[in-house]
Amino acid sequence: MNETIYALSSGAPPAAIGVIRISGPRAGEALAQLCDTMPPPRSPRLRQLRDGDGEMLDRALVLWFPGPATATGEDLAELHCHGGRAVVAAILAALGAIEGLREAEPGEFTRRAFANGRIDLAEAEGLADLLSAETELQRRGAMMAAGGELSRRIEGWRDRLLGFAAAIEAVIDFADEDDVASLPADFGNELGALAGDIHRVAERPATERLRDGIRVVLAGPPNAGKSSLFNALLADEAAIVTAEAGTTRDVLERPVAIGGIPFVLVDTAGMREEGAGAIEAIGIERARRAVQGGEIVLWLGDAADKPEGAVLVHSKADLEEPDYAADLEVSAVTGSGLDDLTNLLVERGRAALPPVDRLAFNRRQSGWALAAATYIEAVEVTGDLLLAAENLRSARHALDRLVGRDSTEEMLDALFGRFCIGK
Ligand SMILES: Nc1nc2c(ncn2[C@@H]2O[C@H](COP(=O)(O)OP(=O)(O)OP(=O)(O)O)[C@@H](O)[C@H]2O)c(=O)[nH]1
Ligand SMILES: [K+]
Ligand SMILES: [Mg+2]
Repeated sequence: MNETIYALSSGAPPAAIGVIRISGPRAGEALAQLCDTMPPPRSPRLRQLRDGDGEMLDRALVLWFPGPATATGEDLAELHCHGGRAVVAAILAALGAIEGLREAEPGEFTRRAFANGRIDLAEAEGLADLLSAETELQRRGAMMAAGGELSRRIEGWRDRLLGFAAAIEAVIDFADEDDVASLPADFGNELGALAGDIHRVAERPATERLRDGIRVVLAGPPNAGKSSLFNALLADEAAIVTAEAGTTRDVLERPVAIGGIPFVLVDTAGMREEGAGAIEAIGIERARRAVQGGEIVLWLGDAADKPEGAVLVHSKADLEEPDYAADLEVSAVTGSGLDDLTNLLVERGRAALPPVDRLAFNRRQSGWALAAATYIEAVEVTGDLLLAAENLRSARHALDRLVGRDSTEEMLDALFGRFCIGK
């Protein structure tokens, strides 16, 4: 990792300001070449930027952060230049012409921060989520991980584990010396408490749900008004609506935030046993699969055919009263009952998402946390202490994997590939 990298870290030009970052062993040299007189460390200075031929490129605010106490853990320079397309292009070209510098890959600055121990994996994952956050809930969820709160909690668990392991080792050592020693009376309870603390966080809904959205499937017989309701909820004419039964053939998906909760609305082909052509029959099969994959299913049809757990919705409520007890009555045409429907979606959606202002894991993290808890629960205080020590070691390794101590290259490639260039 001796290469020096550079990239535009701010948004796509044109913009008022462009921030170009340079990280690596030659960052200082590169900055000196561009601006002639180096600024003092960590103190912004206005400088003329010139390329190798002495051609003036821009006047920019420049910053110099000597490593290792920097965002990447390496020597780091920042150029806050004018954000015009040609200005940014000229400065990037000048940097590219300097020996030993190359353009950064997506996420490479952050990957170096991780490699140099400036952030751990949980923080890097939080950062990736924070940068891709589109809703307020996503932002708040990601903040806790990106800000290190999740890592600190895990570090606390790790410290407790180390304490337990030390107590067990001490008893084992004493036993070697034919001496009498035993574990503290409440040792078992404390172990159980730690396993419980880990379980509580691991069992909360995974943070990916904030990103992926809650799947709401609209299903029912042909012409029930599924596509009309789909459009009404989206406030968009996304699906084709006609009076002809069998209009919708394919599964149609649209993400939408309702009451700040991320949903994916899914419109499906009307289900009927007879009279469907070949194309419609395929659509019906897809509809059945969509219903199975739906976290919330809105059934616009007879109560008798309602899939288990689905919400019974009486549609076209402006036309006729239902002769059965529906959970909701709505009209896509007049808009009546839509508020009740969105309230129900928001309420159920919120329950299926990680709680706001509480720590939550992504699926990868939750897998390792549960593994750690399982090892802790396997410890038998009155049993073989060598075995107990081994279980505690395995639990600690699982927590280490959680924050990325010894993570695999593919895993890191996948994570840092989610970042944009310049981050
Ligand atoms: N009066 C009234 N008509 C409705 C309502 N919702 C849908 N319609 C009409 O019912 C017909 C069918 O509506 P769609 O939304 O296409 O029904 P669908 O369930 O998607 O139908 P398929 O895709 O063919 O299965 C259209 O003529 C709509 O205008 C409603 O709430 N009130
Ligand atoms: K229709
Ligand atoms: Mg339809």
